[in-house]
Amino acid sequence: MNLTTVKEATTIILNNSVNFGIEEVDFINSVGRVLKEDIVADRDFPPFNRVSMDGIAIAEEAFNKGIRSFKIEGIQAAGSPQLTLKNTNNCIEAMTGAMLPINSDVVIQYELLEIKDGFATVNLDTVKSFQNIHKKGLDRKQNDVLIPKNTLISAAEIGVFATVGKSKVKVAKQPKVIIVSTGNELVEVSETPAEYQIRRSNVYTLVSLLENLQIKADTAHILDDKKTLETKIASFLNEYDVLLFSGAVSKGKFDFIPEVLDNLDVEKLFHKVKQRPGKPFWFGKKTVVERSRSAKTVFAFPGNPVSTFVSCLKYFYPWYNKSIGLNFENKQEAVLSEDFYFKPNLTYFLQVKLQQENGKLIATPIAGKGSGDLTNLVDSDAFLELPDDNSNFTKGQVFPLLTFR
Ligand SMILES: Nc1nc2c(c(=O)[nH]1)N[C@H]1C(S)=C(S)[C@@H](COP(=O)(O)OP(=O)(O)OC[C@H]3O[C@@H](n4cnc5c(N)ncnc54)[C@H](O)[C@@H]3O)O[C@H]1N2
Ligand code: MOO
Ligand SMILES: [Mg+2]
Repeated sequence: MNLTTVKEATTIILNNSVNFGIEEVDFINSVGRVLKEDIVADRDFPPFNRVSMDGIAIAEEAFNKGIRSFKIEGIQAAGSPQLTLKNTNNCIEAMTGAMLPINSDVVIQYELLEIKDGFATVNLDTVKSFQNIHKKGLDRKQNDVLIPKNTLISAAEIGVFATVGKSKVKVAKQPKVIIVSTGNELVEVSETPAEYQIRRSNVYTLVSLLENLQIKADTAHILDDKKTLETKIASFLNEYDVLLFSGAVSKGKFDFIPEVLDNLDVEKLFHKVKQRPGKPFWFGKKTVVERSRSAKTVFAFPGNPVSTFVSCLKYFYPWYNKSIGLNFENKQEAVLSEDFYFKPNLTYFLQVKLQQENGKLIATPIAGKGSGDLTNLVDSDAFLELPDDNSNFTKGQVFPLLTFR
C-alpha cells in the first residue's frame, strides 16, 4: 500500500488551512494572538525633544561664547508644559522625561555641575549639540507602521499598543475546537481503572498542546459504538470548526473513526503516513454549504499517546499557524549526539534530550518502549525528525527538530 509521505501530508494539510476571521480583544489579553491590523504611530516617537539626563538645559551658543556659570531661571519637570529659556546666557534645570525648554539645545547632567547661590557652574571644555537630548521623531515618525499585521503578539507589542492608545486590537479569531477520545477502555482521570482499563490521557495532552497556542478546546469522550459515534460526531461537526480525535483509526475491529467520518461526508484527504510513530493518522475536511461558514477540519490522530503527541506538533501546529496568518516556518535543528539505527522505510520521530554546546543544540536519543510509552516523554525535550530514505544516522548529523519545552 502506498503511504502518504510526511512531506506530502504536510503539503496537503497546509493547503487546507482555514481563515477563521478577525475579532477585537482588549490589548492586555492579546499576548500569543496574531495581530490583524497595522499599528501606526499616532505621533512622533519621542513626541517632543525629550531630556534624557537630569541636569541643566543651556544654549550651546552661550557655552561656546565661554560662559561656564549659568543663572538658574527655573525647573522644567517631566509632565509640565514646555518652558522658555528667557535669557540664553542662563539655564533651566531639566529632568529626564521633560520637554527640552525653548531656546536650549544642550543638557549637562548634575554629576558635572556645581550648584551654588542660584548658579550652575560647569568645568568642561566642550559640549555637543543636542547632547543628552532624545530628539523628537528619532525613533519613529508619526504614521509610521510600528507593528505590521500578522505579527505574533508578545510583551514587546503590548507596550507599543499602550503607548499609541490602542486599548482594543484586531486579532485572528480562534477556531472552535473539540478534542475527542474514543475507546471502551478509557476512564476519567478521577476514576480508578479496572484491570482492563486505563485513564484517558491523550485528551489532556492535546488540551495542553493547544493551550500553548492560546486555544481553549472543549473535550468529549465517546465509546466504541458506531451509532453513538455517528450521532455525536455529526453534532460536533455542526458546532465546531476543528475536531481532533485520538484513537480508533487503525485496523482494529472497533476502529470506527474513518468509516464514521466517511458516512458523515467528511472528505478523507489522506489516511496513513509514512512515519513512526503516528502511521495510522487520518486527515480530512468537510466543506460547508453556507457561505458564511468555513470548512470543518478533522485531525484523527492514532491512539498511542506518543503518536497523538508528535502528530499534533508536526501537523496541527503548522496548520493552525498558517490558518491564522502566521508565516511561521519551523527552522529548528539539532545535532545527533550518537549513531542511531532505524531500519523501517519510515520517517522516524526520535525522542531526544537537548543540551546546548558551543552555541549548538545537541540531541541525545531517549529510547522509549514505543509509541504507547508516554512516561518516556517526560525525559525528552523534543523529537528529531529522521528522514525515511536512510537507516543509519550518524553522530554529528543535523536534523529538523520539534520541541515541546
Ligand atoms: N493490525 C494493525 N494494528 C495496528 C496498527 C497497524 O498498522 N496494523 N497500527 C498500530 C499503530 S502504529 C498505532 S499508533 C495504533 C493506533 O491505534 P488507533 O488509532 O486505532 O487507536 P486505538 O486502537 O483506539 O488505541 C491504541 C492504543 O492507544 C490507547 N489510547 C487510545 N486513546 C487514548 C487516550 N485518549 N488516552 C490514552 N490512551 C489512549 C489505547 O488504549 C490503545 O492502547 O494501532 C496499532 N495497531
Ligand atoms: O504509529 Mo504507531 O504510533 O507507531 O504506534
Ligand atoms: Mg486501534
